[in-house]
Parts: sequence; structure tokens; C-alpha cells
Amino acid sequence: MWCHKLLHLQSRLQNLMKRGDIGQALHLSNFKSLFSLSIHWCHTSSKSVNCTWLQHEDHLELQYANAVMRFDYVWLRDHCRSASCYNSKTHQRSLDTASVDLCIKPKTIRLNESTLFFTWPDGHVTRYDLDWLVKNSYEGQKLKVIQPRILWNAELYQQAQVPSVDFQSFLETNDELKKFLQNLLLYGIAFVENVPPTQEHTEKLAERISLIRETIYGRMWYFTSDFSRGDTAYTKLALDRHTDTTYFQEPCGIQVFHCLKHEGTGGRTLLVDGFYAAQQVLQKAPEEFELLSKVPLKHEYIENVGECHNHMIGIGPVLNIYPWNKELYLIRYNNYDRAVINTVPYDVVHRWYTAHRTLTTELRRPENELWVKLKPGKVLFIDNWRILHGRESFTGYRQLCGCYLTRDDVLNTARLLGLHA
Ligand SMILES: C[N+](C)(C)CCCC[C@H](N)C(=O)O
Ligand SMILES: O=C(O)CCC(=O)C(=O)O
Ligand SMILES: [Fe+2]
Repeated sequence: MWCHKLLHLQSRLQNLMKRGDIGQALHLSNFKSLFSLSIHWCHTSSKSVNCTWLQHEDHLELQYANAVMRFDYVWLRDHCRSASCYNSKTHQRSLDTASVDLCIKPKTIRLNESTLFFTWPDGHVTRYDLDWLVKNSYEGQKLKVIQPRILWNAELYQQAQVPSVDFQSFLETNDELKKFLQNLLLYGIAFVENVPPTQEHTEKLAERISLIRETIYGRMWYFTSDFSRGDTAYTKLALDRHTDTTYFQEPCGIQVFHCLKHEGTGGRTLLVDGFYAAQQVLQKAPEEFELLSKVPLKHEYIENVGECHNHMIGIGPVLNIYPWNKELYLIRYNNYDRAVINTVPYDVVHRWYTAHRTLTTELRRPENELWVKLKPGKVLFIDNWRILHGRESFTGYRQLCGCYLTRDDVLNTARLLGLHA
């Protein structure tokens, strides 16, 4: 009975809080205390800052800066930034989280200026700046974009007139490197021009941004249509749009292409913004978008050519999204390398094929295709987690070199230059 009443009161109060009707909420909480139900409902408000909070049984409800946030008590104890709990020099936690009582509750909470003080049962005091709490709350994070991007089709990309960066200034100035990285992060592709057409210069370029990710293809790779490896990339055939290394648990982050030579016809490179296409799917058929983000798939690379023996398997959905804000961060799309689907029952399989068809239709719209002819001196960087690439069939002798970059290190460089990454 009491419990029922308390729940009712609690939900009314929460609704009032949500509507921002603090006066009413305060009134109710006073009313409740008359009936001595207030043991866990201590409510305090500060005069100096516009901040109120409710101490629930298992969490703190904080209203500040036009936001209602909820913090678990263990979380509040765990993130304590006091000298004994956190090393602010190394930014590492010293507190042993496993030593925190999972039923912990603050003994008292008080506000001074813009700092909230929690005193825990053992006397330890944790202090949080209100702005830190806003910034680090789940509610705040949910609204934030992890990686800002500009989605494009061919026309939008051409209109944007994204400039290429010159090789020398790229090597010599941080400003140019930053500009380049900003474009790579926003559009998922970027070009460097006037690069001497050698593998060594391409490597130097790559190393300016990040660590090179060595794979079964080597550190720097160099390929022609010589069938030297068991993959159609090493032929003159056309390749439909795809992302690379879908058969790795973590597909390579960035791909670098430098065409060192082409004496012949065809061989243009196709680029398609996979996130733009996925966004169209989300708008037209949200349940299909969801399915593509849920069904795990296997991709596989089996090679037995000459000395090269490899068997790689990568598992993950086509669309990878952050669960808390639904932001898309990785598309795994390679119809050549997709392995047997056996991770879901037959009826889901059929729905998956329908969703895959919708995505493919978007990816294949001619207006989404950006065609470029790679030439010696012009190096292309592709975000392999977002942009699909392909190529036209070709004739004659064509030599391409390049490498993959470790995504973490590209982002690291970007952040060090002050970019949001
Ligand atoms: C030639 N190069 C080393 C760039 C990559 C070849 C990888 C091709 C493979 N089918 C894939 O899509 O992952
Ligand atoms: O030959 C090309 O232009 C690209 C081939 C390809 O898809 C790859 O190497 O990953
Ligand atoms: Fe490829």
C-alpha cells in the first residue's frame, strides 16, 4: 500500500520535474514528507545556482542547465576525482571499483557554488562540478555526435569544392595537415596532390598521419593485374562498390591509393558515401535499417596462391551503430567477400535480403556515384568505415600502390591537432 502510494507519488513528481514544474514538485515533496515517506526523498535546492536534485532510493536525479539527469550512486562513487581515487596526472583511476558497495548511497549531498559534495557512509567526500556532470552524463551524451560528418552524393560533393592539399605543405605545416584531416573526417575522402609517384613518397605521406596498418597484403602494397594474389583486385576486371577487409574483426580504418602508372583505358575509381545511402534507408525504411544493424554476418577471405595461405573471418552487421545515440560509425559492405549467412533463422534471412536490397538500391543510384581517375601524383585517402570504393575494368598496364592506416592513430593525430574526432 505504502509502496504503491510512494510509486505513484514518485512518478507524479518525476513528471512534474520533467515538465520543469519545480515549484509543484517541491510542493509535492513537502506534502510527502508530512506522511513520513520522505526517507529516500530528501530534496534540497540551492539559492546560488539554478540546480535542484532528488535523492532517490537508487539514484540521484539532478536538474541543472535545462536538463534532467540521473546518476547511479555506484557511478557517482566510481568516478570520484579525489586524489586517492583518481590520478589526474595520468588520467587513470586508482580506486578499485570492486571495493565499492553495490548498494552504496551518499549520507549527505550539499551544493556549494557550482560544486556538489557527496559524503559517503565511510566519510569519504566526492566533489563534482555541475558542468562536469552535465558533460559526462548519459543524457548529455545521448544528444552528442561522436563524429561530425557531411554526407554527400556526387553533386553535393562537387558543390562543396573540397580543396586538395599540396604534398610539400602537407609535410611541412600542421595547418595543412589539419585541413586535410578535417576534410577526411567530414567527407570520408581527401586528396593530396603533387606527390612524387613512388612508393617511398606515398609511405612518407601516410606516416605523417598515422601508423601504417600492416596486413596480409604487407605494409605498403603495390599491385598490378598480375594475379599474384587470390583476389579479383589483382585482375583487370571491374569491381563493384565495396569496403575492404570486411573479413577482419576490425576492418581497416583508412585506405590509401596512389596510381603510379596507367598506360591504357578505363580503370576509373568509383566512390560512394555509404552513410548517405544508409541515411536514405533510415528515412525510407527504418525497420530495414535496424535489421541491417542487428544481423551479424560473416565475411571471409580464403587464399591459397603460391606462397600465400590465408584464412580470415570477420563477424559483424552491415551497419554498426552506437547503441546510445544510434549514430552510424561503420559500414561493412562487400558482396564478394560475404560468407554463408547462418547466424539467423530463415524468416529473418528473407527480411535481411529485402533490407540489403534497399541499401544496395541506394548505393547504386547513379547520382550517388563519384567517379575519379587516379593519376600519378594524386593520392586518395578513403575512410574505409564509411566510403565504398570500386573500379571500372581497364586495359593496359596499371600500377597502384598504397596502404591501410590504423584508424585509432588517424583519430589520435586529428585530436592532437584540436579536431573533434
Ligand atoms: C589490393 N589491396 C591490398 C588493396 C587489397 C585487396 C583486398 C581485396 C579484398 N577483396 C577486400 O575487399 O578486402
Ligand atoms: O584497382 C583499384 O582501383 C582498386 C581495387 C580495390 O578495390 C582494392 O585494391 O581494394
Ligand atoms: Fe577494395
